[in-house]
Amino acid sequence: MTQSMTITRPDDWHLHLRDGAMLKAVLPETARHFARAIVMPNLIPPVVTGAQAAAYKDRILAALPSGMSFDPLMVLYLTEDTDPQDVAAAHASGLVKAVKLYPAGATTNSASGVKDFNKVRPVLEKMAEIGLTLCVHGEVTDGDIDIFDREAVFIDRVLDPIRQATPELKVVMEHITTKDGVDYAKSGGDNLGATITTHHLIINRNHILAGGIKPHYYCLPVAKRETHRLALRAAATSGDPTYFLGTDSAPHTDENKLQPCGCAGCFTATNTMALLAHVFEEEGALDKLEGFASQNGPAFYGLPVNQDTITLTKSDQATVFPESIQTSDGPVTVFDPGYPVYWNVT
Ligand SMILES: NC(=O)N[C@@H](CC(=O)O)C(=O)O
Ligand SMILES: [Zn+2]
Ligand SMILES: [Zn+2]
Repeated sequence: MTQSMTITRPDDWHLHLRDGAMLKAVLPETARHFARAIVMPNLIPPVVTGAQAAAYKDRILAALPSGMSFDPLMVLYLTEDTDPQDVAAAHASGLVKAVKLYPAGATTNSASGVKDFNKVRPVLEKMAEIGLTLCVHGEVTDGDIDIFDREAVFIDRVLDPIRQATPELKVVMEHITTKDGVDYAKSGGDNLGATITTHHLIINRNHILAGGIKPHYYCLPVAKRETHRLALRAAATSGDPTYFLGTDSAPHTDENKLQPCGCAGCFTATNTMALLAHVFEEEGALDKLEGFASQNGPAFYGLPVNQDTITLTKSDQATVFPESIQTSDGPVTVFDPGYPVYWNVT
Protein backbone atom coordinates (compact mmCIF):
# COMPACT_ATOMS: atom_id res chain seq x y z
CA MET A 1 0.00 0.00 0.00
CA THR A 2 1.30 3.43 -0.87
CA GLN A 3 0.52 6.32 1.42
CA SER A 4 1.19 9.92 0.49
CA MET A 5 1.22 13.22 2.29
CA THR A 6 1.76 16.71 0.88
CA ILE A 7 2.95 19.45 3.22
CA THR A 8 4.16 23.01 2.90
CA ARG A 9 7.85 22.96 1.94
CA PRO A 10 9.85 22.80 5.19
CA ASP A 11 12.68 25.02 6.45
CA ASP A 12 15.65 24.06 8.57
CA TRP A 13 16.08 26.42 11.54
CA HIS A 14 19.60 25.16 12.45
CA LEU A 15 21.97 24.01 9.72
CA HIS A 16 25.72 23.78 9.11
CA LEU A 17 26.67 24.34 5.48
CA ARG A 18 30.42 24.90 6.04
CA ASP A 19 32.39 26.42 3.19
CA GLY A 20 34.41 25.52 0.07
CA ALA A 21 34.25 21.90 -1.12
CA MET A 22 32.05 20.80 1.78
CA LEU A 23 29.51 23.58 1.11
CA LYS A 24 29.32 22.56 -2.54
CA ALA A 25 28.66 18.94 -1.63
CA VAL A 26 26.14 19.40 1.19
CA LEU A 27 24.10 22.36 -0.05
CA PRO A 28 22.05 20.40 -2.64
CA GLU A 29 21.18 17.82 0.04
CA THR A 30 19.35 20.54 1.96
CA ALA A 31 18.08 22.62 -0.99
CA ARG A 32 16.38 19.55 -2.49
CA HIS A 33 13.78 19.51 0.29
CA PHE A 34 14.09 22.76 2.25
CA ALA A 35 13.31 26.30 1.10
CA ARG A 36 15.31 28.19 3.73
CA ALA A 37 17.70 27.54 6.57
CA ILE A 38 19.19 29.38 9.49
CA VAL A 39 22.84 28.97 8.54
CA MET A 40 25.24 28.50 11.43
CA PRO A 41 28.23 30.87 11.49
CA ASN A 42 30.84 28.60 13.11
CA LEU A 43 33.29 28.69 10.23
CA ILE A 44 37.02 29.18 10.68
CA PRO A 45 37.27 32.15 11.05
CA PRO A 46 33.71 32.64 12.33
CA VAL A 47 31.10 34.83 10.62
CA VAL A 48 31.19 37.75 13.04
CA THR A 49 30.39 40.92 11.09
CA GLY A 50 27.64 41.92 8.70
CA ALA A 51 30.23 42.14 5.92
CA GLN A 52 31.38 38.57 6.60
CA ALA A 53 27.77 37.34 6.59
CA ALA A 54 27.11 39.07 3.25
CA ALA A 55 30.22 37.47 1.74
CA TYR A 56 29.26 34.03 3.13
CA LYS A 57 25.75 34.38 1.73
CA ASP A 58 27.26 35.14 -1.71
CA ARG A 59 29.43 32.01 -1.47
CA ILE A 60 26.39 29.89 -0.56
CA LEU A 61 24.34 31.20 -3.46
CA ALA A 62 27.29 30.69 -5.82
CA ALA A 63 27.55 27.05 -4.70
CA LEU A 64 23.86 26.35 -5.42
CA PRO A 65 23.42 24.15 -8.49
CA SER A 66 21.49 25.86 -11.29
CA GLY A 67 17.80 25.03 -11.23
CA MET A 68 17.68 24.82 -7.42
CA SER A 69 16.37 27.59 -5.23
CA PHE A 70 17.31 28.18 -1.61
CA ASP A 71 17.25 31.16 0.73
CA PRO A 72 20.06 31.14 3.31
CA LEU A 73 19.06 33.06 6.45
CA MET A 74 22.28 34.47 7.82
CA VAL A 75 23.46 34.43 11.42
CA LEU A 76 26.23 36.36 13.17
CA TYR A 77 28.57 34.61 15.60
CA LEU A 78 28.52 36.52 18.90
CA THR A 79 31.92 37.36 20.38
CA GLU A 80 32.90 39.53 23.30
CA ASP A 81 33.99 42.14 20.73
CA THR A 82 30.78 42.15 18.66
CA ASP A 83 29.69 45.69 17.86
CA PRO A 84 25.98 46.34 18.60
CA GLN A 85 25.82 48.92 15.78
CA ASP A 86 27.14 46.43 13.21
CA VAL A 87 24.57 43.88 14.37
CA ALA A 88 21.77 46.45 14.13
CA ALA A 89 22.83 47.48 10.61
CA ALA A 90 23.02 43.85 9.41
CA HIS A 91 19.53 43.31 10.80
CA ALA A 92 18.10 46.52 9.34
CA SER A 93 19.33 45.59 5.86
CA GLY A 94 17.40 42.30 6.10
CA LEU A 95 20.59 40.24 5.76
CA VAL A 96 20.79 38.76 9.24
CA LYS A 97 17.99 36.89 10.98
CA ALA A 98 19.73 35.86 14.21
CA VAL A 99 22.86 36.07 16.34
CA LYS A 100 24.39 32.87 17.72
CA LEU A 101 25.74 32.51 21.23
CA TYR A 102 28.36 29.81 21.68
CA PRO A 103 29.80 29.51 25.16
CA ALA A 104 33.56 29.42 24.47
CA GLY A 105 34.70 25.82 24.10
CA ALA A 106 31.22 24.26 24.09
CA THR A 107 31.29 22.74 20.62
CA THR A 108 32.87 22.64 17.14
CA ASN A 109 34.65 25.93 16.32
CA SER A 110 33.43 27.74 19.43
CA ALA A 111 36.82 29.04 20.60
CA SER A 112 35.82 32.62 19.68
CA GLY A 113 32.61 32.33 21.71
CA VAL A 114 31.62 34.03 24.93
CA LYS A 115 33.43 33.51 28.25
CA ASP A 116 32.06 36.44 30.23
CA PHE A 117 28.35 36.85 29.52
CA ASN A 118 28.38 40.38 30.99
CA LYS A 119 30.58 41.49 28.11
CA VAL A 120 27.80 40.85 25.58
CA ARG A 121 25.07 42.65 27.51
CA PRO A 122 25.08 45.73 25.23
CA VAL A 123 24.59 43.51 22.16
CA LEU A 124 21.77 41.56 23.80
CA GLU A 125 20.06 44.78 24.83
CA LYS A 126 20.32 46.16 21.31
CA MET A 127 18.90 42.88 19.94
CA ALA A 128 15.96 43.03 22.35
CA GLU A 129 15.28 46.60 21.23
CA ILE A 130 15.27 45.78 17.50
CA GLY A 131 13.59 42.35 17.76
CA LEU A 132 16.56 40.25 16.58
CA THR A 133 16.63 36.62 17.73
CA LEU A 134 19.40 35.10 19.84
CA CYS A 135 20.11 31.45 19.04
CA VAL A 136 21.85 29.65 21.86
CA HIS A 137 24.06 26.57 22.08
CA GLY A 138 22.91 25.73 25.58
CA GLU A 139 25.73 23.93 27.36
CA VAL A 140 28.04 25.12 30.10
CA THR A 141 31.69 24.45 29.48
CA ASP A 142 33.02 24.08 33.01
CA GLY A 143 35.08 20.90 33.04
CA ASP A 144 33.68 19.94 36.44
CA ILE A 145 30.11 19.67 35.12
CA ASP A 146 29.22 16.22 33.82
CA ILE A 147 28.67 16.29 30.06
CA PHE A 148 25.18 14.80 30.47
CA ASP A 149 24.21 17.67 32.84
CA ARG A 150 25.60 20.57 30.84
CA GLU A 151 22.32 21.57 29.22
CA ALA A 152 20.30 21.63 32.44
CA VAL A 153 23.03 23.55 34.27
CA PHE A 154 23.25 26.07 31.40
CA ILE A 155 19.53 26.77 31.68
CA ASP A 156 19.85 27.55 35.40
CA ARG A 157 23.14 29.40 35.44
CA VAL A 158 23.24 31.21 32.09
CA LEU A 159 20.03 31.19 30.10
CA ASP A 160 17.57 32.02 32.85
CA PRO A 161 19.64 34.96 34.14
CA ILE A 162 19.96 36.33 30.57
CA ARG A 163 16.21 36.09 30.08
CA GLN A 164 15.44 37.65 33.47
CA ALA A 165 17.76 40.56 32.67
CA THR A 166 16.41 40.99 29.11
CA PRO A 167 12.81 39.70 29.04
CA GLU A 168 12.12 41.28 25.64
CA LEU A 169 14.92 39.32 23.95
CA LYS A 170 13.72 36.60 21.56
CA VAL A 171 15.66 33.41 22.22
CA VAL A 172 15.83 30.03 20.49
CA MET A 173 17.22 27.19 22.56
CA GLU A 174 19.02 25.29 19.83
CA HIS A 175 19.02 21.49 19.58
CA ILE A 176 17.48 20.76 22.99
CA THR A 177 18.27 17.27 24.24
CA THR A 178 16.63 17.03 27.66
CA LYS A 179 13.26 17.09 29.38
CA ASP A 180 14.66 20.10 31.26
CA GLY A 181 15.04 21.89 27.91
CA VAL A 182 11.55 20.88 26.79
CA ASP A 183 10.01 22.15 30.04
CA TYR A 184 11.98 25.39 30.21
CA ALA A 185 11.12 26.24 26.58
CA LYS A 186 7.45 25.64 27.27
CA SER A 187 7.45 27.90 30.32
CA GLY A 188 8.98 30.80 28.42
CA GLY A 189 6.10 32.46 26.57
CA ASP A 190 6.17 33.82 23.03
CA ASN A 191 9.76 35.07 23.22
CA LEU A 192 11.20 31.61 23.73
CA GLY A 193 11.37 28.80 21.19
CA ALA A 194 13.36 25.60 20.84
CA THR A 195 14.68 23.62 17.91
CA ILE A 196 14.80 19.84 17.99
CA THR A 197 17.01 17.76 15.71
CA THR A 198 15.98 14.67 13.81
CA HIS A 199 18.69 12.50 15.34
CA HIS A 200 17.79 13.38 18.95
CA LEU A 201 14.30 12.00 18.25
CA ILE A 202 15.91 8.71 17.18
CA ILE A 203 18.94 7.96 19.33
CA ASN A 204 19.66 7.95 23.04
CA ARG A 205 23.07 7.56 24.64
CA ASN A 206 22.94 3.77 24.47
CA HIS A 207 22.98 4.00 20.69
CA ILE A 208 26.33 5.79 20.92
CA LEU A 209 27.99 3.68 23.58
CA ALA A 210 26.45 0.21 23.93
CA GLY A 211 27.66 -2.66 21.77
CA GLY A 212 30.65 -0.73 20.41
CA ILE A 213 31.26 2.98 20.06
CA LYS A 214 29.43 4.68 17.16
CA PRO A 215 31.30 7.83 16.20
CA HIS A 216 28.63 8.79 13.64
CA TYR A 217 26.11 9.13 16.50
CA TYR A 218 28.38 11.46 18.46
CA CYS A 219 27.18 15.05 18.37
CA LEU A 220 26.84 17.94 20.77
CA PRO A 221 24.88 18.27 22.87
CA VAL A 222 25.41 14.54 23.27
CA ALA A 223 22.27 12.35 23.20
CA LYS A 224 20.94 11.72 26.71
CA ARG A 225 19.09 8.85 28.38
CA GLU A 226 15.85 7.41 26.98
CA THR A 227 13.49 9.45 29.20
CA HIS A 228 14.86 12.60 27.57
CA ARG A 229 14.45 11.24 24.05
CA LEU A 230 10.83 10.43 24.85
CA ALA A 231 10.27 13.97 26.17
CA LEU A 232 11.70 15.36 22.92
CA ARG A 233 9.43 13.14 20.85
CA ALA A 234 6.40 14.21 22.86
CA ALA A 235 7.33 17.88 22.41
CA ALA A 236 8.05 17.66 18.67
CA THR A 237 4.84 15.79 17.92
CA SER A 238 2.63 17.80 20.30
CA GLY A 239 1.70 20.54 17.85
CA ASP A 240 2.96 23.13 20.37
CA PRO A 241 4.41 26.02 18.30
CA THR A 242 7.27 26.43 20.81
CA TYR A 243 9.11 23.56 19.10
CA PHE A 244 10.33 23.47 15.53
CA LEU A 245 12.77 21.62 13.32
CA GLY A 246 16.45 22.52 13.36
CA THR A 247 18.27 19.51 11.98
CA ASP A 248 21.72 20.60 13.16
CA SER A 249 22.92 18.61 10.16
CA ALA A 250 26.66 18.98 10.81
CA PRO A 251 28.88 17.40 8.17
CA HIS A 252 32.40 16.27 9.00
CA THR A 253 34.46 14.02 6.74
CA ASP A 254 34.70 10.40 7.89
CA GLU A 255 38.40 11.01 8.37
CA ASN A 256 37.65 13.71 10.92
CA LYS A 257 34.91 11.67 12.63
CA LEU A 258 36.90 8.44 12.91
CA GLN A 259 39.77 9.68 15.05
CA PRO A 260 40.95 9.08 18.60
CA CYS A 261 39.48 12.55 19.19
CA GLY A 262 36.69 12.67 16.61
CA CYS A 263 34.51 15.61 15.62
CA ALA A 264 30.96 16.09 16.94
CA GLY A 265 28.10 16.18 14.47
CA CYS A 266 25.53 14.03 12.65
CA PHE A 267 24.90 14.60 8.96
CA THR A 268 21.13 14.29 8.40
CA ALA A 269 20.32 16.68 5.55
CA THR A 270 19.88 13.85 3.04
CA ASN A 271 17.22 11.80 4.84
CA THR A 272 15.78 14.09 7.52
CA MET A 273 12.29 14.47 6.09
CA ALA A 274 11.89 10.72 5.52
CA LEU A 275 13.11 9.98 9.05
CA LEU A 276 10.74 12.57 10.51
CA ALA A 277 7.78 11.04 8.68
CA HIS A 278 8.76 7.69 10.21
CA VAL A 279 9.04 9.17 13.72
CA PHE A 280 5.80 11.16 13.51
CA GLU A 281 3.95 8.11 12.17
CA GLU A 282 5.28 6.01 15.06
CA GLU A 283 3.89 8.63 17.44
CA GLY A 284 0.52 8.65 15.64
CA ALA A 285 1.14 12.31 14.80
CA LEU A 286 1.68 12.57 11.05
CA ASP A 287 -0.76 15.48 11.10
CA LYS A 288 1.68 17.42 13.32
CA LEU A 289 4.69 17.11 11.01
CA GLU A 290 3.78 20.13 8.89
CA GLY A 291 3.55 22.37 11.96
CA PHE A 292 6.91 21.18 13.27
CA ALA A 293 8.83 21.34 9.98
CA SER A 294 7.06 24.06 7.99
CA GLN A 295 4.94 26.39 10.16
CA ASN A 296 6.18 26.88 13.72
CA GLY A 297 9.63 28.12 12.70
CA PRO A 298 8.44 30.87 10.34
CA ALA A 299 5.86 31.92 12.95
CA PHE A 300 8.58 32.33 15.58
CA TYR A 301 10.86 34.28 13.24
CA GLY A 302 7.98 36.40 11.88
CA LEU A 303 8.46 35.14 8.32
CA PRO A 304 5.82 33.88 5.87
CA VAL A 305 5.43 30.15 5.39
CA ASN A 306 6.61 28.79 2.06
CA GLN A 307 4.26 28.82 -0.91
CA ASP A 308 5.16 25.49 -2.44
CA THR A 309 4.94 21.94 -1.10
CA ILE A 310 6.76 18.63 -0.86
CA THR A 311 5.20 15.19 -0.99
CA LEU A 312 6.21 12.35 1.30
CA THR A 313 5.37 8.85 0.18
CA LYS A 314 5.45 5.58 2.10
CA SER A 315 6.03 2.46 0.04
CA ASP A 316 6.31 -1.27 0.74
CA GLN A 317 10.03 -1.24 0.00
CA ALA A 318 12.50 0.22 2.45
CA THR A 319 13.97 3.46 1.13
CA VAL A 320 17.60 3.19 0.10
CA PHE A 321 19.52 6.26 1.24
CA PRO A 322 23.14 6.79 0.24
CA GLU A 323 25.55 5.61 2.93
CA SER A 324 27.65 8.66 2.35
CA ILE A 325 27.98 11.65 0.11
CA GLN A 326 31.21 12.41 -1.65
CA THR A 327 33.12 15.63 -1.21
CA SER A 328 36.51 16.52 -2.58
CA ASP A 329 37.72 16.43 1.05
CA GLY A 330 36.49 12.82 1.39
CA PRO A 331 33.20 11.03 2.15
CA VAL A 332 30.65 12.23 4.72
CA THR A 333 28.53 9.48 6.26
CA VAL A 334 24.76 10.00 6.15
CA PHE A 335 22.99 9.41 9.48
CA ASP A 336 21.67 5.85 9.66
CA PRO A 337 18.71 5.41 12.03
CA GLY A 338 19.56 1.72 12.42
CA TYR A 339 16.22 0.46 11.13
CA PRO A 340 14.43 0.42 7.77
CA VAL A 341 12.42 3.51 6.80
CA TYR A 342 9.68 3.28 4.20
CA TRP A 343 9.06 6.99 3.68
CA ASN A 344 10.76 9.23 1.17
CA VAL A 345 10.32 12.61 -0.41
CA THR A 346 9.01 11.89 -3.89
N1 LIG B 1 26.15 19.65 16.74
C1 LIG B 1 27.39 19.22 16.63
O1 LIG B 1 27.73 18.17 17.15
N2 LIG B 1 28.31 19.90 15.92
C2 LIG B 1 28.14 21.20 15.31
C3 LIG B 1 28.21 22.32 16.28
C4 LIG B 1 26.97 22.51 17.13
O2 LIG B 1 25.87 22.68 16.60
O3 LIG B 1 27.08 22.50 18.36
C5 LIG B 1 29.22 21.36 14.25
O4 LIG B 1 29.43 22.48 13.77
O5 LIG B 1 29.83 20.37 13.86
ZN1 LIG C 1 25.38 23.65 18.94
ZN1 LIG D 1 24.74 23.03 15.18
